[in-house]
Amino acid sequence: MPHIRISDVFKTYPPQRRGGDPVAAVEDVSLEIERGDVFGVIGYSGAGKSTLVRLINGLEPVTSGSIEIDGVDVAQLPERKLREVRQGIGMIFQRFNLLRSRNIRRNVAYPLEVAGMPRQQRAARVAELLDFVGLADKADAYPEQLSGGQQQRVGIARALAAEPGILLADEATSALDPETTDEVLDLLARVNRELGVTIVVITHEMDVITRIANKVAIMERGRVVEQGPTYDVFTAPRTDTAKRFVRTVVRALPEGEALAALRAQHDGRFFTISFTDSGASEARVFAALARAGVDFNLVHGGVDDIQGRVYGLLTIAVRGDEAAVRSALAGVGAGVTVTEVAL
Ligand SMILES: Nc1ncnc2c1ncn2[C@@H]1O[C@H](COP(=O)(O)OP(=O)(O)OP(=O)(O)O)[C@@H](O)[C@H]1O
Repeated sequence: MPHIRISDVFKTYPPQRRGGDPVAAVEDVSLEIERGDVFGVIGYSGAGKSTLVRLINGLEPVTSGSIEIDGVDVAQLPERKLREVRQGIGMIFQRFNLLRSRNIRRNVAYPLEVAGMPRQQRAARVAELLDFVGLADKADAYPEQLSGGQQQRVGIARALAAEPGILLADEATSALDPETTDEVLDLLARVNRELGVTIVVITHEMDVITRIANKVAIMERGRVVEQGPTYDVFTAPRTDTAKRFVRTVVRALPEGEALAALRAQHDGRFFTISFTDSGASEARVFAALARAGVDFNLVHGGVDDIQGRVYGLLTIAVRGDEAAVRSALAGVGAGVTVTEVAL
């Protein structure tokens, strides 16, 4: 049974102005999130990601369809039961949402106070949580004395206080610089690995997805337009939106003026060679071309690491024909594709 099953979900808001159209924020979305997944949902602003989060944690009801957590349809639950389900879902936010007037220890303790945990037990749990996120020495500090990355780690400690099975991260690294983004993503990966928490990561940054999500769904105008294991979606994007996101992280072929500049520098026809980790590597591709006597220059590209797996995208200029390139690469391994770059 999936940990979270989203089936045929629609969410429509009433028209924003008199005589306007209703807003279809989420349309016909179905997703299965397994226990232990780090499931990424990526899309541009307005795609419906935050709405989906509010539906998953039961903050808003679906218009139609169902959301099941551990096989239980949350829409059918009475308020008291729904509150229990919500307690099993931790949440972190782009702006951290810490209480400024409370020190770090009391921020992390807050949900435990609300849940009525006795003081001593609470203190022990908070100490354990701060230790886990590496901020034991900041217990008495106030949020404004901490860096953004540290504040988000406090947010994570607070979200984990009630030992949730699910953590929803809504643009959790969008307000952070690259270095602190790393620190927060590393911590989320540990939360998943060491505590077995299922994580749903909402983002508009492909880099976040390739770093920690094992599966991804791409949303556009309320709909999921592509989904699957991150590596598969990444190495073989089908929709324009997916291709655009992939292009933000791989060293894909430049277009327009950059491409024209490369053509001016290099003779011959341009081919893009892509390969997955099923046997091929940059060295094997180059060796095969050289062995076959293909006269080539690498003009662009490189190899990317997606969750520890290799994906290569190389553009070469060749003096010779396409048949020679293809036959040279025929024996290199499965998953090698050769495409001529359109003029
Ligand atoms: N409470 C609401 N009432 C009316 N319309 C809403 C409401 N919440 C969201 N919408 C609309 O639903 C659509 C999806 O919004 P949503 O915030 O879910 O997208 P998003 O992908 O999270 O984008 P962002 O990252 O900008 O928040 C948008 O057109 C938005 O204007």
